[in-house]
Order: sequence, then structure tokens, then C-alpha cells
Amino acid sequence: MNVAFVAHDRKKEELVNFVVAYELLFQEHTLFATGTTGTLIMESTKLDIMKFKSGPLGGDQQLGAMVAQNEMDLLVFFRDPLASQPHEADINALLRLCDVYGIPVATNMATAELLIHALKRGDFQWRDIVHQNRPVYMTERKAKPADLQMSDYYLTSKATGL
Ligand SMILES: O=C(CO)COP(=O)(O)O
Repeated sequence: MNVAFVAHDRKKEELVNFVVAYELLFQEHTLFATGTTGTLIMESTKLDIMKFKSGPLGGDQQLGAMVAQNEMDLLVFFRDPLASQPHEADINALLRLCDVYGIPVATNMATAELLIHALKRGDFQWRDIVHQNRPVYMTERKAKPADLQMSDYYLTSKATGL
């Protein structure tokens, strides 16, 4: 499955700890993240993550583009409910698109735990039906972001340095 991680600054440590705890499970999936979140997770794990731009610089919108293609299967987005963000519009747009396309979203640890156990159990298999028309590289369960060509996806932090 394609899984995306995003966390606002005061939630980043919580998200990194969460991903570390389930690193073995996440190894089996194709991972994406906004820039800083992805960097922090990669520093604490051996996971390969395709990093988009930092959230305020368009990362939420890049993830939203994947959602709009129905290519994202799970979004773990630990947002900060006690701080306003300069890119609030982008955040709302991303979450809105997840509702448009019926994408499972966890915005806090409790929901993330539930969804991760569902992922482990195979409860996300219905997403394979959605992906029937996907290119092969996106349906490969074990495909790692490193195996993907840059041209396969949008501009990422690997290309932009952000
Ligand atoms: O701001 C964000 C999501 O709205 C997160 O972006 P970063 O992971 O780059 O900090």
C-alpha cells in the first residue's frame, strides 16, 4: 500500500516514535512524506521514504495530487490542533480530498494505531480494486520508493533539495 506521513512541528516526535514502533510493518509498504517529516523518520529508521516538499512549500498539495489520482491508500497526518499554520488552506485541501476519495486518514495516535492494525490484518485489500488500472510499479507490494524513477512521480525533495 502507499502510505503517507505528515506531522506538524510539535507532533513530529510523536509521529517518528510511532513509525519507529511499526518500522517492520512499514517496510512492506511504499512510503511518502512531506519534507521535514520524511527526513526525521529516515534519520530514525532504515525506511526508504519518497519525500515531497516541506508542507508550507507545497508538500501537502503534492500529496493531495496523489490522493486526487486515487494513489494514496493511507494518510497518517499528526496535525497540531493548537497552532495555526501559514498553509492552512493546503492542509484543508489535502484532508478534503481524502474525504472525496474515501482515503483512510489518521490525525492522531489513537486512530493511527487502529488503522495500522487494520493494515497489518489485510483490511486494506479493498484498495487493490481501486488500483486495478494502476501502473505495475505502483501495485508491487514490495516496491520501494528507491525503485521508482523520478519521472514516475512528481517533483520530490530528492530533486528539489527541500
Ligand atoms: O507542514 C506540514 C504539513 O502541513 C508538514 O511539513 P514538513 O513535514 O515539511 O514539516
